[in-house]
Amino acid sequence: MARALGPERRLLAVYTGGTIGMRSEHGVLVPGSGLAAVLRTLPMFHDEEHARACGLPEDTLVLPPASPAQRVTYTVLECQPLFDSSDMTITEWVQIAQTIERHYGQYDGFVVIHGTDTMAFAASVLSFVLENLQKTVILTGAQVPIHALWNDGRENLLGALLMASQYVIPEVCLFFQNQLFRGNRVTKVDSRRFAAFCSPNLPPLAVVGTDVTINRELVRKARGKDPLVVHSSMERDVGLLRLYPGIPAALVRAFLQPPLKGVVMETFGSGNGPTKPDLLRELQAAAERGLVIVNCTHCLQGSVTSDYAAGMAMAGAGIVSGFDMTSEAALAKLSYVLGQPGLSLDGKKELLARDLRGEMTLPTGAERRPSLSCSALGRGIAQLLTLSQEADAVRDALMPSLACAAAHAGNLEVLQGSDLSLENFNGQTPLHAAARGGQAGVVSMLLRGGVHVGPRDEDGLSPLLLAVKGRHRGVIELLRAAGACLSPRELEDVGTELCRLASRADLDGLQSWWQAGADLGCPGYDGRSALLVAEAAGNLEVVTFLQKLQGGAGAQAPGPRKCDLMEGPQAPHGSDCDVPPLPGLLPSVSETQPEGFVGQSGNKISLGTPP
Ligand SMILES: NC(=O)C[C@H](N)C(=O)O
Repeated sequence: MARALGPERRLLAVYTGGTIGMRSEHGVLVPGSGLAAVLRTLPMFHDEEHARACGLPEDTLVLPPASPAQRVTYTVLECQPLFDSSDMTITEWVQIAQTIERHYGQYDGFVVIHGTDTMAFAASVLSFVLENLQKTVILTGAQVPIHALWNDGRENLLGALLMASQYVIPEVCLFFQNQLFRGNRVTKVDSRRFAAFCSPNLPPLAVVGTDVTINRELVRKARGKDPLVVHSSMERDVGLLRLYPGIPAALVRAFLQPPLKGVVMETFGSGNGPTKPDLLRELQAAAERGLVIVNCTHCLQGSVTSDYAAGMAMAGAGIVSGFDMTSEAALAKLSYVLGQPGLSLDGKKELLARDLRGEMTLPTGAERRPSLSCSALGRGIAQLLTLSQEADAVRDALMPSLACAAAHAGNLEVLQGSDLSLENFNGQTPLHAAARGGQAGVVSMLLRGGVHVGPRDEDGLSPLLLAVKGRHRGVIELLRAAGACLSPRELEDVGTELCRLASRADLDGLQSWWQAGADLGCPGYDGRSALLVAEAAGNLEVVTFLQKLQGGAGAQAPGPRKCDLMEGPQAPHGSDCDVPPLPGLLPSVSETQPEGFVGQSGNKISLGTPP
């Protein structure tokens, strides 16, 4: 996961329908067109003055500034027809994925505006259809239409737009009520409350409050530079069967008939089901015919285990464990796996047993166990898959550290072609490493490449602070010119540090703090200023320097610059200052129109099978 790159972010919002844009007709809610026109009238969604001043195309909306140096523009593509999400199917979701694919190069992130009723299914399907995502895709919607006075649509949509524009979270996510969830982990749990979704077996990827808290260790890493793949061949003949006490074997038999190719079976507790022989016989017969059955618990929380004989009976009947997957995710995964061409039955079961998109938590050690293989070939495939998974994991784990090492050593060559915003194990980016190493050439290259100027590592430290500590004046200058500022946390004990430097006659150290924007008049822990300490110690050079500052430019640093230090959605680039970015960092607003656009109110794409 990395912070946003560059000062202008472009988003595509695909509006599919749902309550968020609904209107009341004859006393019931129906999908409503013209969402972009509604957003255009809401100042929180569109800055008309800026749009005019920049000559933005008619179909492009622009958010008010998130930070002075950054603008988020977005285009709303309206689907035709618009749906109550109860009518959405795999066909429409694949079309949404294909729309994202068509516009993938033109936008930095994607928001899918969708009805809430089947949003968990939609997010699950999209997570499997879209492979190798390098950009953020967020689904959102509302419980109450956006034009109602009291509604959740504005907050949800604005949150989704901001998250998609400010953070690279290369997954299909769902944003609702200030929480960003992994899309294939959610389920709708409330039809009325604004907190409509929960992610029972995985904490949110991010929570938005005064600050945005990203759960870094949960966010999946993009797999190198592999291109986006859209898997359109999803199997439609899959089903969902919820067991209940006393369910007749005849009913189960009727349900499992062709053309059904796969079924998610919701069982009791930790994956248990009735052990009646006639029922087990039906399941076993279906499994032997080649029907793939995945066992998911109907409990909201917890996993399928092998704790009970009643659960083992299911496994014995050839049923694959879905561990802690939601039924929505299991159904989507089944559709994806069965849609993959050329896989044997064992191959399909092997794939189902793997965690493909972060959709399930495997019990410790299970990743290494080719548990379902029934033949030597099956075992071989399982081992190969495990090996390639491990190689990917090793590569993913090492890449950020290697990029940081190269940046620290000033190795521009190695950095070419790497992802320059990767974070290593403690959240440091190549910009941190280059600043710490005093590599002005690398810092300049990274900034021109558009990396975020003020990323914070796990300890809240910025590249600017590391440059100050190393007294790398050239680097400090570059970072300041690009808008970097020290945060209040970084400046917390600066007075004491300044006094320490003054007592040691460390002029270089003092000048570095000054250049970085620190107030050299800040008192130390005992209330004395650096100037008093230097005078007492007889460090004349330091005294002259500090007196000059006091008398002339002031103890405050050169030209600083009002800092916007909020780390929240209003200013997700917490350290950006009210200064222009490096020349060349702010591209002019693009005039490119996505293919198929027909003007502002006519941004349409067709969804579903034409009537
Ligand atoms: N809140 C909603 O969006 C519910 C609506 N029926 C839908 O799913 O389209």
